[in-house]
Amino acid sequence: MLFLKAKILDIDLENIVLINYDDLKNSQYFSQDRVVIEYKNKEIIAFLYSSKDLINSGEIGLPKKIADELKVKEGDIVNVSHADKPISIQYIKKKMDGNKLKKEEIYTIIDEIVDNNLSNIEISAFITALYINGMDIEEITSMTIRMAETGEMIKWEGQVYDVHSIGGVPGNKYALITVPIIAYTGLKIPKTSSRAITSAAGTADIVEVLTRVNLKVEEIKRVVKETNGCLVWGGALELAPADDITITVERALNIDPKPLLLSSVLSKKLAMGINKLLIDIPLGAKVKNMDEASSLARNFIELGDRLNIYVDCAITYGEQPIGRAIGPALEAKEALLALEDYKKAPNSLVEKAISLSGILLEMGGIAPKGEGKDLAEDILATGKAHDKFMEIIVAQGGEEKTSDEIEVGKYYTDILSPIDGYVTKISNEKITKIAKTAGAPNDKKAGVYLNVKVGNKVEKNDVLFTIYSDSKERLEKAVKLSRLLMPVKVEGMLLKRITRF
Ligand SMILES: O=P(O)(O)OC[C@H]1O[C@H](OP(=O)(O)O)[C@H](O)[C@@H]1O
Ligand SMILES: Nc1ccnc(=O)[nH]1
Repeated sequence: MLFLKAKILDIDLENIVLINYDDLKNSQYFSQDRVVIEYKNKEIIAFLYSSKDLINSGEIGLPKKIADELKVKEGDIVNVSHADKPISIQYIKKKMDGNKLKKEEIYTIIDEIVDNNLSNIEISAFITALYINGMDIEEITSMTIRMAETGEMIKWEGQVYDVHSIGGVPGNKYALITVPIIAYTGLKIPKTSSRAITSAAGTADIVEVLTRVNLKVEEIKRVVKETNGCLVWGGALELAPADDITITVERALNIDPKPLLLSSVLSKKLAMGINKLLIDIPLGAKVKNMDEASSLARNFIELGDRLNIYVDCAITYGEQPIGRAIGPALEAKEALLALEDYKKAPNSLVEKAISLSGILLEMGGIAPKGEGKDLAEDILATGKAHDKFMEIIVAQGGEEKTSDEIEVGKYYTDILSPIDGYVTKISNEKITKIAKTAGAPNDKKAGVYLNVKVGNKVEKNDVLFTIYSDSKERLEKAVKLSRLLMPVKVEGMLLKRITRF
């Protein structure tokens, strides 16, 4: 065991500690060993690294997050000892071999993820194993329950509703319109979202352009009490804490395996105490055909039944981006425009938002069957959804803003059509890649604005889309990439000529 003096480091790391290089060499430890850091009966597991200059002999560098969790102050003496190897590794291996995991084994994996006992390498192996070998509904149920139980669980009086998309389609900012429509009618809709997983902007990234999203449970309760709704980030520590940890690894791999997709969504809903949930499954993004979409919908409904959550699913059009804006600020701007004057906003966005709202209003008994969408449109058209959205934004700690006031990247480049013709395809994947290369979602002002949609007629040199970024360098990279990928396909009426020779 080592006894070392704490030096608190202002670095954004959660599971790494540093000791002096010579101290490490003269100890029984090796670089990257898993160690227990103990202070006054509190323990945390971290990985050991060394530094020659940053840390003096006898000291241990603790990132602020670790120091806060252990309640250690600069100069306090902490104990360092070897940590046992996580038990989960054998279960991860079992899943890699294609075997079914027992409930207790899944619980152990989730617990060790939440306790920061697994490195990203090990979590990545687990996610890859799920991607390749999947899980059956029993395994998914256990994983979902444990993901929820390891964080706070909220209870409400009466029924609460929610809507959640499996994501994958660029420009999917519908929730900023749907949530206030539902909240306006008096139904409670405490919406949790994740940040981007595979896309250039998750709902939490978009809402964060306008207000705080990392609310504590008590704040969520207050906001919902005042407004009937909220739009918060599920990763805000207390709710289903394994979710955001696994999402960070999924994002790096750019994959969202089905078992984790199901448990990521439903663990947040279970923790949030949702009774009735609408799942949006865009066709053409994470699911490629109707069979796959229907099978995923059945999985959601069955998992919901096992968790006592009533689930309905909507399979929606997702073959091209929703609306025209892709990237956090651009999407916030477009959603605001739809709330201010829906006739000026892209039809695909408005149509999606009011269709989903309509189903929820029917699920909640606010509208008779077949009349929900018209009621939703009316709430949007008369500005009631706009006012409700502003109430929510302000209650969460933001300020009222108009769409004109939302700033987007100061550098931009127009990408022009090389020929006269028609837009025959816009690739979701390619548009996302370009928006991410421009900096989204971390650079909130980065992204892509589509000037055209599939079916539009264009002339040579018309603007197809504009790429925005707050960095010149990233913009240049995104422009180069877009010339290579050609995400918007323009074709003339003559597609190909085939001759005899
Ligand atoms: O598109 P990608 O990044 O893969 O998936 C993540 C997005 O999908 C869900 O959408 P919503 O909260 O229903 O709007 C998540 O919360 C997140 O915003
Ligand atoms: N994997 C996920 C997809 C969409 N939303 C989520 O919260 N999680």
